[in-house]
Amino acid sequence: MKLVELREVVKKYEEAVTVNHLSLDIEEGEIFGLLGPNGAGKSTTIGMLSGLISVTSGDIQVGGHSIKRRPLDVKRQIGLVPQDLAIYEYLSARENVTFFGKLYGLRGKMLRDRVDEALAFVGLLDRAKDKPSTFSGGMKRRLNIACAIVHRPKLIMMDEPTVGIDPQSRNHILESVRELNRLGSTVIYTSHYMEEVEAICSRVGVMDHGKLIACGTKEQLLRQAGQEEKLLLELDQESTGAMDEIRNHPRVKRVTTTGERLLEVFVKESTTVLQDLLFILNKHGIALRTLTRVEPDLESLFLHLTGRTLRDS
Ligand SMILES: Nc1ncnc2c1ncn2[C@@H]1O[C@H](COP(=O)(O)OP(=O)(O)OP(=O)(O)O)[C@@H](O)[C@H]1O
Repeated sequence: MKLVELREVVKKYEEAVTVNHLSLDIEEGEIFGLLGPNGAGKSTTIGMLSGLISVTSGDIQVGGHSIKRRPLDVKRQIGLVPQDLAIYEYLSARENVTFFGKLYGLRGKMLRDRVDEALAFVGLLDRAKDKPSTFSGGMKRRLNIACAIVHRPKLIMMDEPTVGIDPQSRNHILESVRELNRLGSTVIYTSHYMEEVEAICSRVGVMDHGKLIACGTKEQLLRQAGQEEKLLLELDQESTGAMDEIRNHPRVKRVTTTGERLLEVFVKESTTVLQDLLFILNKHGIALRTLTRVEPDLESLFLHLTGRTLRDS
């Protein structure tokens, strides 16, 4: 069953189009990853989905309710973990989560139970009395998550929740996303770390310049990338002659150099090309120091679609 429907959603700031005719369905029970470089429009999309940013045109429905006509019915179903921390430094961890629980109408024993449940879920029950000012960045993020899930929302949206935190908290957050999903929540997770999205998401939408440029399971997306594999070649010396010959090989799609003697060769089927590459190098008197074959991933898909990498775009 569809939980989220975006239809031709546009967000404009003055004349700048930040989200450009975005249409997307998200099924109940999915962990949906929104992947894209900085400025792609991910946060704006999350902001519109949570009712914090107005939609210029088009519509968004969550659980059958339109964000334009029934904003409160939409907001009730949503838990948002924003990119910037939304916690109060002068309140204890428990008081923070209690505050958000009350906002969602929880009271009395139900409120107390849910607050403990949320704090236990993020591994902060033993620090419930402490103020966030004594927490690490990762612990603050986890508290932010507790605040977002205290009312057991159907849809949890996390906007780059692992940026700038320690690996232990990062793993804890990724595991908690899986666990929330197992417990029945649908999750939308934005990131520009493709490894995270690959690891936890059942489906991925790739955004660039406000547009959804690809959408599907990881396998479907990689098929779109044309199964491009990458061979990393470390040579014992430079040679433009050999480079030109490699570039002109019919199965070589492109070659980039990442160092004086380091080549990245993008090929269609590495097994059939490898012999030829070795032959070319041999002919030019060049020895191969190391060879690594890199399986296609979402990074290569993004490069394939935009000609840029996720991080430097
Ligand atoms: N309030 C605003 N006024 C004008 N332009 C804005 C506003 N908010 C965002 N933008 C612009 O919209 C574009 C998309 O921003 P958005 O934050 O949605 O991208 P993002 O994919 O989430 O990137 P990041 O990973 O950096 O958060 C950017 O070019 C940004 O400068």
